[in-house]
Amino acid sequence: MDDPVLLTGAGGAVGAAILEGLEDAYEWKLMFHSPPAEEPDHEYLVGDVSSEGDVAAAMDGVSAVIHLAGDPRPEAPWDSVLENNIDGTQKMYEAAVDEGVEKFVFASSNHAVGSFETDERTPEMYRPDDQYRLDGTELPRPGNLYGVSKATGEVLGRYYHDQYGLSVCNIRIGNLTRGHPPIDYERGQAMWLSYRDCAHIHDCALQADYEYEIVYGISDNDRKYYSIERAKEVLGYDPQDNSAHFDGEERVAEPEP
Ligand SMILES: NC(=O)C1=CN([C@@H]2O[C@H](COP(=O)(O)OP(=O)(O)OC[C@H]3O[C@@H](n4cnc5c(N)ncnc54)[C@H](O)[C@@H]3O)[C@@H](O)[C@H]2O)C=CC1
Ligand SMILES: O=C1O[C@H](COP(=O)(O)O)[C@@H](O)[C@H](O)[C@H]1O
Repeated sequence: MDDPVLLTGAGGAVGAAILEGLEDAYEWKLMFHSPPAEEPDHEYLVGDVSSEGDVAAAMDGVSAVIHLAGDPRPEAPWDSVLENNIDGTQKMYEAAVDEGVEKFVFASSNHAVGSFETDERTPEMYRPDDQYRLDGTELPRPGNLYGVSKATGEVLGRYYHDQYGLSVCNIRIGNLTRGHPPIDYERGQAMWLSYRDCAHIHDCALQADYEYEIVYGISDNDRKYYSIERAKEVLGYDPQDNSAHFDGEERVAEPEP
């Protein structure tokens, strides 16, 4: 990929994981919401994804997009997800079409399908011996308005793929934490995404050929209720981490070679 890749939400946690892993792999164009504390080593701009002008400036000259910017709070109120997540994502897609962008990677979420975690299925579905799996072919079942906004982002991608031909990959990100999986949180351990696997799955989404995809972005955890088979098959995702290899903050086992 010769042209720059636009990374929105570059100042956030997922942005940090991607940049730490892929700093030198791409020519990045970074979009921040507020001026970064340190001068980045890459081209950047400050703007809001709900501003048409800011989004057009961000999109100028890029051929691929990783769109992370938005309100990430599961408890975010409607006004915020409507503006930052839904309207912002629609403006991003519209500008991507105008620019002739080929590939659009969207940060979707486990919360787009949170209502599959029913009282009958939990906590068993979070445990290693449970076989229940979501695989990305199921309809969204959000458990909050934030999840509704992520499901809407996926549907916007469907529309822009079908009508304008963009390649779209929706990554339903699990729970990204640095260094080790969440502690005393079975659900979080089941959907843990390590920093290096986060960078790797986004690299795969920039490199692979596909039409429209919904995949789960989690590490290869023994506990899991999201299948990573589609990500492996279509994107070539080969995760290195597993929350079962940790005892609290301590790594107690190495990945198999
Ligand atoms: N961290 C996680 O475990 C997960 C994250 N996600 C999604 O990944 C994306 C990134 O999440 P995080 O890095 O964790 O959040 P974060 O809050 O650390 O980063 C989000 C960034 O987006 C920026 N932003 C927010 N509204 C904006 C707007 N209107 N215009 C421009 N920039 C704006 C913020 O300033 C922030 O730097 C979000 O879309 C989130 O919903 C999804 C599932 C799990
Ligand atoms: O989509 C997201 O999911 C993660 C994990 O969800 P949680 O309910 O286990 O906290 C969350 O931490 C992140 O903020 C959110 O954007």
